[in-house]
Amino acid sequence: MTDINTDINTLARTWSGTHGSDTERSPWGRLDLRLTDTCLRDGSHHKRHQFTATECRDIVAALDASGVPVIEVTHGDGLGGSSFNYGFSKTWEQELIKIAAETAQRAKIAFLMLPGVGTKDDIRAAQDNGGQICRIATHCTEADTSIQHFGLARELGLETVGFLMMSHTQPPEVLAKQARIMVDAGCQCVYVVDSAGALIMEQTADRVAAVVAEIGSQTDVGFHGHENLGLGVANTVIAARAGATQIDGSVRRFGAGAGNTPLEAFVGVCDKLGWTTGIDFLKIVDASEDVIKPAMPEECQLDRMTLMMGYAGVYSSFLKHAGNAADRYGVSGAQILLEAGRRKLIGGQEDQLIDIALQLKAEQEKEAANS
Ligand SMILES: C[C@H](O)CC(=O)C(=O)O
Ligand SMILES: [Mn+2]
Repeated sequence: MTDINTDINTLARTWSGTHGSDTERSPWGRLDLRLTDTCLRDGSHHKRHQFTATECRDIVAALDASGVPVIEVTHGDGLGGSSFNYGFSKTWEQELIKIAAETAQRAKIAFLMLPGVGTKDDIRAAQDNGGQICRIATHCTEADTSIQHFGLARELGLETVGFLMMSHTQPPEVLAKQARIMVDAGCQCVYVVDSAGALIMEQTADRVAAVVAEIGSQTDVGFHGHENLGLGVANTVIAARAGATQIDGSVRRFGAGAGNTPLEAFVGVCDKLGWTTGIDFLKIVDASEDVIKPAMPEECQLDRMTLMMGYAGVYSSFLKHAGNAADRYGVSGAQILLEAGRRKLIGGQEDQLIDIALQLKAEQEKEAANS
């Protein structure tokens, strides 16, 4: 594991080797970061995919006016996610993308797609509706499933980003190889994605540094954090120090599980560190109170369920599904999540949460019968 203090020079050398000779961009001096707000995509999980057209328009206008350079808009599970399995959208995601693109004056609109959930036609439609950045997400050992989608996105002239989800489950060298597959397929920035909010500081740095060492001379590296162990901002700072130049967050943590790295807090931290984001801290804080808060069904909580997700390493988007199964079968949601972590479930295996709930219910009934 990287020792952050002793490895500073190595990281700094990697940085200057891959990002030119501008010493001002040293990770230990000034950094220039590109931030993406994902509350209109990751927040869709928390909102049970019920964004209205007005909420989308208001949120994009406020983020854009604050200087957020990239705004991600899609169903929580990406293009095509509106379904019985993942939950139906209130407003069709292509309409939300169109509204976002029409509203933003400066920000680029990004959209997410998971191979197998969305299709190539969904990517074409998202571009027709004004989406400019195509983000393809795969489980962190399945980058090969993204190859044809990166090919298409580049052919269409879209900017491309790759998401290696559940990055805590694999060691740095595996992630680096997977990142290489994405880059060879046409990906222009690979994100280390802490889908479960399970990475702890140095584990984040190790993973980002390994991906930077593998692909940093050709492309950017990004980091996407979740708050399930309360480490979103800390992990993101350390990811930036390890060479991540593209950073995700959601204003007010509006995202799956305990939410994402709070974008406004991270902007404030960057200001204090002398790092450039192009985002106005006072405006984004106002946007958080005046626009984002009213659109949230409730604040994202660091509670028994979400803590369990970080602790057991569970995909943050399982939160509502586990809660539903717990209510339906009268069992503990936290126990469902612990077992989901033990089974190492990944995105797409939401149905197994019901299986776990049924198993817990059977155990409960057996215990009651024996007592
Ligand atoms: C589809 C997931 O919600 C993508 C994501 O944001 C993550 O893995 O985290
Ligand atoms: Mn996420």
